[in-house]
Amino acid sequence: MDTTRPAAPAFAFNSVMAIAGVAVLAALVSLPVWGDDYFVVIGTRILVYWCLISGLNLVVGFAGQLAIGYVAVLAVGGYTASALCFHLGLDPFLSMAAAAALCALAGLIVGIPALRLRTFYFAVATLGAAQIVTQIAFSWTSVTGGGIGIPGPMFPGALGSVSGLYYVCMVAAILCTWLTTNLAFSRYGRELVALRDAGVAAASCGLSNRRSLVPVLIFAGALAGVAGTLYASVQTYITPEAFNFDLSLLFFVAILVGGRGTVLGPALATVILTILPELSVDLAAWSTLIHAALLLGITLLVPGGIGEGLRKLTEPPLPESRVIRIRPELARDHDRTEKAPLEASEISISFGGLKAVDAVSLSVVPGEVHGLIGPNGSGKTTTLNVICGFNTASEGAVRIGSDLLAGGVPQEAAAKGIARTFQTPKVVGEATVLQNVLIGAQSPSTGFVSAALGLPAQRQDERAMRERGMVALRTVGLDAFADLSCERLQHSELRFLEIARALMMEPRFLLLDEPAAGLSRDEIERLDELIAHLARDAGIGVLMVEHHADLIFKVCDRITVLNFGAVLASGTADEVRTNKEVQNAYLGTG
Ligand SMILES: Nc1ncnc2c1ncn2[C@@H]1O[C@H](COP(=O)(O)OP(=O)(O)OP(=O)(O)O)[C@@H](O)[C@H]1O
Repeated sequence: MDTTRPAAPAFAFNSVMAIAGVAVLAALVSLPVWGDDYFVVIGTRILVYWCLISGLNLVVGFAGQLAIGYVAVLAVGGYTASALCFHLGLDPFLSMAAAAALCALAGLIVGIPALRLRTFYFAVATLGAAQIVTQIAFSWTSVTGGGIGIPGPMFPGALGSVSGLYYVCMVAAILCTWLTTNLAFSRYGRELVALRDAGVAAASCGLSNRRSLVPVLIFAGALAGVAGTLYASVQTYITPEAFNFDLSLLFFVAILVGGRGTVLGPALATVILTILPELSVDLAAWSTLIHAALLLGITLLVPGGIGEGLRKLTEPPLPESRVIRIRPELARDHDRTEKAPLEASEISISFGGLKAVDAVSLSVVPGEVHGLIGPNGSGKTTTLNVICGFNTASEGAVRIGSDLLAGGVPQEAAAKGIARTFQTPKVVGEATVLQNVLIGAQSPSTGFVSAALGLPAQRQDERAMRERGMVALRTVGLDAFADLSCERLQHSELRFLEIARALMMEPRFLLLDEPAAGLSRDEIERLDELIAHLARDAGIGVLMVEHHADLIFKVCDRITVLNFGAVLASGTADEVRTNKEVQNAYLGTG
């Protein structure tokens, strides 16, 4: 790590934040002592809303899914717990557990369209869900009491008093915060943000919404069930009107104003948005307008919300030297005893009437560098896309040894050891350099529950991944940038970062799409050294699309030349360089 970096501003800021945090916590714990019932009720409402928002934050803030009608899940939780208490006389805590379980399912049902629908279509689907739940609440009178309503759960003894309920909600909110913070800072938080901001790169690392988002949808639903129970209890009596669109908007706006991908920002925004309408009766009547104005103001002033502003305050300064000093000897030689080549056989693909790739065959051997060159539009990137599952070949096959790749599934290619970089670097701008590299970490040994509970195995797993991430960064010479957000990196640094991310996958094959584009002469020399080492010493099979002829002829063991989608020539560097057709069609030396 860079030891020259002055850490004082971030430290001072963190100290101030820690002191402020303790002060706020002390004030909250003692609120029933120094505040009257009115304040305590507002405090209780903030805590209840936060129970829901903390979970929803993972879906909206981290995963970027516009779940605007999430009040639907709150209503399911509220009615479930109330009905169980009122009709069956069940204990409120047991009712809360049942509501959480049912809402986990409801959260999944409301959220599952996100796997197929994008942005506004998904938002409308969640609004539809809210409408359906409201209609059911009105119509299923025997259970919900219809428009007349139903009493909320009553907690026993002192817990049922105003201050007792406040403390119940506080314990629930602390638990929700702990669980969601654990998840936010685990691989799940990273993966959701990667899928949101760099979906293609995330897919190339083997990530999918199905694997990362589905457990989070279930989790957020369960927290909404807890919030629904407490909300019904605070309301003492619930009717369908209690679960109105304004409430849904508050949840959603709190996350946007708080800032995507943070926990503290939405927590502060929840407090502000709940308190603001309470400052006067006039303001209460204008609550929707206040939410809209706040959203507009924050979007214009700090587009990333409160959390973004806080993040920028703690960013370390840029290292003084930005020279990339690679240490290729650090690239670990993983167990690459498997020497089977990666082979594309007669692959073809057309876009409309254009045959972009026409019966192309090539073979990438572990320990060698294979160059793929040709004029613009000759089908190089498309060939790469077919090999790593982003495009499906209409004819032909891709194999590793005798293992046939299904095609069209980048996650499968990643699982089989194929990593790649992109013609235009694809990274998560607001995540740190190290976090970006960790997106490539494969097969974590710990699962969702372990991540949520922050179990020792999960923490150990995380530590080990970070250490590996730092080694990958040292390998490509970016370790001094580890804690900087990616958006502060230069283009050339992003190219090396993509290689570090690919190395995190411990790949058998590395597909590089124009890795030297935009690099200086010095940087190209380092890239050359790095690629040569990765192939010859670390045993990786490299397939490189490149236009820099010097680099190609220096580093490649074999070269395939494409023209109009078909193979024009193939052979060693010398064979290709002296091939008349290649000279005429591409090199311009004929
Ligand atoms: N998704 C797509 N839809 C339609 N046409 C496409 C698509 N992808 C690629 N093409 C077309 O296929 C042809 C080959 O494109 P490709 O990007 O593979 O070429 P390339 O050799 O990598 O070019 P360059 O060197 O400029 O990157 C081009 O004519 C391109 O316009």
